[in-house]
Amino acid sequence: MTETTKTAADSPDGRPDGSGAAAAEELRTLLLSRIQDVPDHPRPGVMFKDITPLLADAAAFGALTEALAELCVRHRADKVVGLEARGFILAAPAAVRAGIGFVPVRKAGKLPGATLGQAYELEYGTAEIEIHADALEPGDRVLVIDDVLATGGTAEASLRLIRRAGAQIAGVAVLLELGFLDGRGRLLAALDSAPLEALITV
Ligand SMILES: O=P(O)(O)OC[C@H]1O[C@H](OP(=O)(O)OP(=O)(O)O)[C@H](O)[C@@H]1O
Ligand SMILES: Nc1ncnc2[nH]cnc12
Repeated sequence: MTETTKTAADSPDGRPDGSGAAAAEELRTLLLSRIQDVPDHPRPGVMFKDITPLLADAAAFGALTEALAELCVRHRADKVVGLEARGFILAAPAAVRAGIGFVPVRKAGKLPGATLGQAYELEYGTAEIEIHADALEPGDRVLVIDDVLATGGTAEASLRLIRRAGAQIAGVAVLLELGFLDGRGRLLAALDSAPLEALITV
């Protein structure tokens, strides 16, 4: 009789029992069920994806935090950058769970120290974001976490800031990617072969 031991490396989905795909689909279904469509917010024609029901559900929020923390580990991040404001809510607990530091990227004018700034366009307006100039160190591997990837403008601006701050991009992770806006396409060059992870794509 031959005894065998399966490790995560034996399975294409990273789990010894091959249950990863089913678990990912279960997570996706749970998360999607807690995101509410709000038509015409904040402008006519925009279908707003409201994550507040998800945040109010401890099991769903906990599962999301675990999934994002796993991505921190998988992509060997040593810092998490969260994007104001909804990105903060997802990124901060994931960083704590992964045992790494959290760095905020804020809307312009909010951070008290010396900053680097980047202007960008949103699905419904324009904005500028900033990071503390000394928040990251050369060699830091940074995972950017946000709730929604729409046009990709916010994430692209954050990647520019992180590189200007001297750090490396470990990847970008979002809860929800709006595929029809092709933020992924816009981000391609800025990612420079770093991964873009979306837990859900619609
Ligand atoms: O891919 P994009 O087209 O850039 O859009 C995505 C961004 O838009 C939303 O932020 P918003 O600026 O509305 O702010 P909030 O998180 O403060 O609500 C969302 O949280 C993302 O950060
Ligand atoms: N449609 C949308 N829903 C929620 N957040 C967004 N950020 C940009 N577009 C969005």
